[in-house]
Amino acid sequence: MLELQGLTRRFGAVTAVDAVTLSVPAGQMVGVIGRSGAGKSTLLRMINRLTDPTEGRVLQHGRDVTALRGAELRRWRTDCAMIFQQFNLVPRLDVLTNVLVGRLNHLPGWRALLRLWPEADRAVALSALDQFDMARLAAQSAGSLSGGQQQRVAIARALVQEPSIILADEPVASLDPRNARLVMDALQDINRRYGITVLVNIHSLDLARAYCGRLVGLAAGGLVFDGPPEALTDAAARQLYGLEAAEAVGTAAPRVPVIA
Ligand SMILES: Nc1ncnc2c1ncn2[C@@H]1O[C@H](COP(=O)(O)OP(=O)(O)OP(=O)(O)O)[C@@H](O)[C@H]1O
Repeated sequence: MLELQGLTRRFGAVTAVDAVTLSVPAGQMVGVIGRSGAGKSTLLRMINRLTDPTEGRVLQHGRDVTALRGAELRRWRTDCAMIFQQFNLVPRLDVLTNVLVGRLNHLPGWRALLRLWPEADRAVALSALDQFDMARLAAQSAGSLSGGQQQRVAIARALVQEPSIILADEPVASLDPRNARLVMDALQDINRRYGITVLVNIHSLDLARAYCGRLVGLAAGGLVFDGPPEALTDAAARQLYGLEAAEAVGTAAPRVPVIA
């Protein structure tokens, strides 16, 4: 169980996340929705500790992860893998090596330093790629792949970390609708197959409704909706999205279309 207790983050006068309290049982797939600037990224980054909260705590199975430092913090970051809108791969490296980066924390220091990957790790990485029908691209440079393919490599990299939670921050915002669905399929697949908890920030309400059993809505940093997709009426969605409603509601179109 992941618990957020009164989680708050201020940037100067701006309260990006405002006293959010939330419990997420292991194995849920949760869509975090809300207009641009609502605080979705800051919320996810606080869970992973890329951003520290101003107030409040994050607990995983009752353990306060807000206070972790050093090796324990690194272990926590391995346990809750992050996926970003811009994939964060190393474009000049081949796909397999990019996935193997996800195994770094499982390697003894000297092997990690020399990037001496054991055969077993290579097999794990290849099998993760194969799961998303990407094994044939293992030797290609990551930068030569389409956006949708790169995001699935990033998901494979997250998977080989063996996390219990995946935090995906707008993973499909740069993708065309077909690739957006492939990436959401991949997230759903690892959620169902391995019981990995997935929290995904997602602008498109259509995709959030289609893939997430639970939606959490933020507005001005505060939690304003928490329930199954059926409970989110169109009127409530319009209220949540304000002026962006036409873009977010009733269309799965991405904000920045990219030709894959
Ligand atoms: N590092 C920062 N410094 C100052 N202000 C920040 C910082 N990060 C976020 N903010 C502010 O906090 C608020 C919430 O931002 P956040 O990126 O979390 O929202 P979001 O819902 O993820 O938006 P988007 O969908 O556009 O990414 C915004 O007003 C933003 O300008």
